[in-house]
Order: sequence, then C-alpha cells, then structure tokens
Amino acid sequence: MSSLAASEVSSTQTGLPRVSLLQFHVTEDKSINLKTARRNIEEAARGRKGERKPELLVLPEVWNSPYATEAFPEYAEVLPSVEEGGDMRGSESAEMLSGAAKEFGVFIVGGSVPERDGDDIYNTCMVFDPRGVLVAKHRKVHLFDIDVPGGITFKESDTLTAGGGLLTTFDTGEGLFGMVGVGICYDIRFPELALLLTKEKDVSMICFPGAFNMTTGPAHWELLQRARAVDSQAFVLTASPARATEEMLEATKKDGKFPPYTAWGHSTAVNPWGEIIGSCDEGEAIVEVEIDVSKSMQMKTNIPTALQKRTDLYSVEFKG
Ligand SMILES: O=C(O)CCC(=O)C(=O)O
Repeated sequence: MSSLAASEVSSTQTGLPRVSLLQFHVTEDKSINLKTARRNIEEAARGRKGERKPELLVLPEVWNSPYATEAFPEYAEVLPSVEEGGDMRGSESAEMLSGAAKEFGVFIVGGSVPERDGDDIYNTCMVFDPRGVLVAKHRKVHLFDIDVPGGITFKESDTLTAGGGLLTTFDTGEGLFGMVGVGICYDIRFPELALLLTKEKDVSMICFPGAFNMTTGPAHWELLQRARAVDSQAFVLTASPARATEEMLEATKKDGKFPPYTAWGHSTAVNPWGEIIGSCDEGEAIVEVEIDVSKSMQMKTNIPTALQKRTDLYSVEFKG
C-alpha cells in the first residue's frame, strides 16, 4: 500500500482545490491491478487528515495491463462512449473507475487502458465526474514508436491504432480547475497539442498519464512537463506506474509471456511558471498538490504570448 508522503504535500490549509497523482505497481494479473487501483483511489480520495480532500485524481498510463504491445489485444476491453451515455457493461475497468468516482465524489482521470473497438486497439484514457459519469475519452493520438540504439526500442503501432481526436477536455467548473485537457504520455512531446488546448479550449490544466522509461525518462520527462507548462501557460500533471522491482522484473522474465518494461516513475505536478510543485521517486506514491488555477490566468495576462503570435508569419492550426 502506498502512502501519502508528507514532503510532497503543502502543509497549509488554503482551501484551494487539490489533485492527487497515483503511482502504483502494475502486474500481469488484471484482477490484482483492478484491486490495486481501487485501493489507491480510496486512499487518495480520503486525503490527509484534517486537510481538504482532493477533487481530482490522476491514474497512470496502462494500469490494468503490462506495458507491452503483445499484451494490449489480450487485456483490451470494449469501453463506453461519452456520446452513448457511458454504458459500462463491456468494461470492468470503466465500471470500477465510474463506481469509485461516484462513491468518493471525485473527478477521476483514469490513466489509460487498452480499448478494443472492432478490429482496432487504442490506448485510451477515460475521465469520470463525481457522479460517476463518463465525461471525456482520449485515445492516444501520437503512438510511441521510437528506436534509440543502446537505449529503448518500442513500437506501439505493432498492435495499436492512433486516436483521431486531438483535443480532449472536460469542464470541472470555475470553483475547481476550470477546463482541463488530456493527453497520453508520448502526446506530451508534441507542443502543438498543448498549444491548441490553450488556444481552442482555454485549459488551465493538462493531465498526461504516462509511462516513460529508463532511457528517455531521466533525460526528458521533467523537461517536457516544464516545457509544456510554460508554453501552454497551464498546470501539467503526470502519473506513471511505479517502477517494477528487481524481483518483479525477474518474475516477468521467468514467466516469459511479455517483455518486461521498466517505468521511470516520478509522477509530477508543474505550475504554469514551470516550477515543480509536487513529485516523487520511482516507488509507489500518492502525490497530493494544491492547484491555484488563477496562476494560469495570471501567466496568460502577464506574459501574453497567445496574443503575441506572429500569425502573419506562422500558425499552429487545428483541423478539427
Ligand atoms: O516519449 C517517451 O520517451 C516515452 C513515451 C512513452 O513511454 C509512451 O508513450 O508510452
């Protein structure tokens, strides 16, 4: 069981809304993953004694399945759609997230899970509101296909299809976080996505469930979050799976079913000024932070880059 790390939490009770980032271990056993996620949601949603409870939780990328292209088709579920009112019956992961959101009265950015839709498999994030209603669904737009010799080779497109909807948002209301955007992991490398979320949807916060690795994690994870926060002038929040222990990696190798994946961890929250306001290391953790959304508006007013674009010379265009 993970625990709230005191050093990661603001000690003052300011009355500002809060967000918790959930970082937990993922195994090959889906039923264990579901229980672990549920237990972490419950622990995070209770908050710290005597302090305001978090209003929004963020789970990691691919938390119900091993992070392996071979595993995605096997673990994929038919997920509800926002348009059809969110019928959860095809998905035990959606059912769990929706039930927990309702029980604890909290927004849940449900990390991501493999989604089956006909012959296609997507890497999909579902967002539930405090009534347990599915309010947004983001299919990872930019697939993680990279080859860094001596580092990491990964090709999500071996089994996944890229999502076709770039700008995924949900509204939490003015008293909380306003408009919130969603991307998944590799999506964070594309500044256009964050810029368009600000330009078209005026978000003040962007959540990126992610699972960086031991090559690009130390080099780029924090850098990309701080960069996206500054260029979109919004809070950036990430949640990663906890890094597998040596024991867990050995067991995965011995079992031989799926190649082991070593996540970088380090779930992090960054404010629009580019400062880290909460983070953890590679182990299981719940990172709880206060969010003052007025900081996003302040940045947009004080350093009005959105109004100063030389659109006569260049543009970043949304094609719908
Ligand atoms: O961009 C990276 O370096 C890692 C991305 C990743 O792990 C992912 O998209 O799942």
